[in-house]
Amino acid sequence: MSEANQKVERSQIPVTVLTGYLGAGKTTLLNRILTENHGKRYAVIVNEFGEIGIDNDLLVESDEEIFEMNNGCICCTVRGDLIRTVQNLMKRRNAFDAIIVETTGVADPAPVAQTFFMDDDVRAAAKLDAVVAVVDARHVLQRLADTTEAEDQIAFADVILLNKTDLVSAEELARVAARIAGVNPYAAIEKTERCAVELQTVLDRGAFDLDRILSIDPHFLRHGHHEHECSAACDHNHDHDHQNHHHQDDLGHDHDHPHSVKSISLTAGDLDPDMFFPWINQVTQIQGPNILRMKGILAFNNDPQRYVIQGVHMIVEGDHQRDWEATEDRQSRLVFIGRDLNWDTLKQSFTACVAE
Ligand SMILES: Nc1nc2c(ncn2[C@@H]2O[C@H](COP(=O)(O)OP(=O)(O)OP(=O)(O)O)[C@@H](O)[C@H]2O)c(=O)[nH]1
Repeated sequence: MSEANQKVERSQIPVTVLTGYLGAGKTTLLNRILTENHGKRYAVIVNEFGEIGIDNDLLVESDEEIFEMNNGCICCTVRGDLIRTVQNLMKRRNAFDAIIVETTGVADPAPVAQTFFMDDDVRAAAKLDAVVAVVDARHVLQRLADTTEAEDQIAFADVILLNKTDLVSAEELARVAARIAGVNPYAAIEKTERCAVELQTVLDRGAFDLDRILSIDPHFLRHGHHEHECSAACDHNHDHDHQNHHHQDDLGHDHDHPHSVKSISLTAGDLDPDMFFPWINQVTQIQGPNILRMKGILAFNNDPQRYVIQGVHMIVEGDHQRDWEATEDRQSRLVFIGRDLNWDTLKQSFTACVAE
């Protein structure tokens, strides 16, 4: 490599793309990265699927800079957003050492990765370091059977965290690991609980291998020709079929997305915990198979603290997070992402949990 080329490489900021299906553990990994004492400064770009912005609240408070892109679907529009965000970051190139992009759980990582090759300014300034996929050991076989995204995410990854090892037996873990290696024999697979991993396993790897990606996606470098499903959120002219997508309103109450995955956002004031907990237990037990993801920030009456609740299918966990600040609205927000969820029924039964 010539000296000039080496210089360009050194000045390019490394970018880690974090992918993984809904609820696999991406935020858990990100929180580890943001809290660990590694002496590096990261700019973090997060992209949400639900509409009422909960993910940002689930990130630990840190000195890192977090940029939120709230356009729901990763597709062409996101690429534009991502380019603009990265270009803006580059104006303050010396303020951080690396960039991490967390994609939404239903995203195909290819368009995000493509961004770092397609746009000349971005390509000159940033270099894709690795695509890291977090995989939920408990649910991934189901996801491989009923979606294409989970497989794309695994196929595309340079590093795979096979997470939630605590939720499966040793035999099941071995079976899942073998299945993943079948989809992607090239990625390094790390088995983790709550994404506990040496950070050098996922960051600054220099692992992204363009040749391998071109072998699984020959169109990867062809601008605008990657096959992906556009959503109704796309604001450009194209010929894709939008028949299966509809957006009911701008309030984020009922949004269809490709592959019939829909997000439902519910909001209220203070809730009565004696009503809420039996209700959420019942909803997740009965509708669990269809609930890919559930997360919320809740205000309970007479409780000074924010309560965070999260779930994947029937597995639900919750905890107090911190005090509500005097300047904050005590608002309860709950998002369900799943299939065949009925907004009216959920809304009605949720409203019944509002404190008198
Ligand atoms: N039992 C168990 N739970 C885990 C593990 N890792 C993460 N979780 C829990 O799984 C849920 C989802 O984790 P997140 O890190 O928010 O997942 P995510 O991929 O960011 O989710 P989305 O961004 O909504 O797609 C949370 O309730 C986590 O506490 C693990 O290893 N074991």
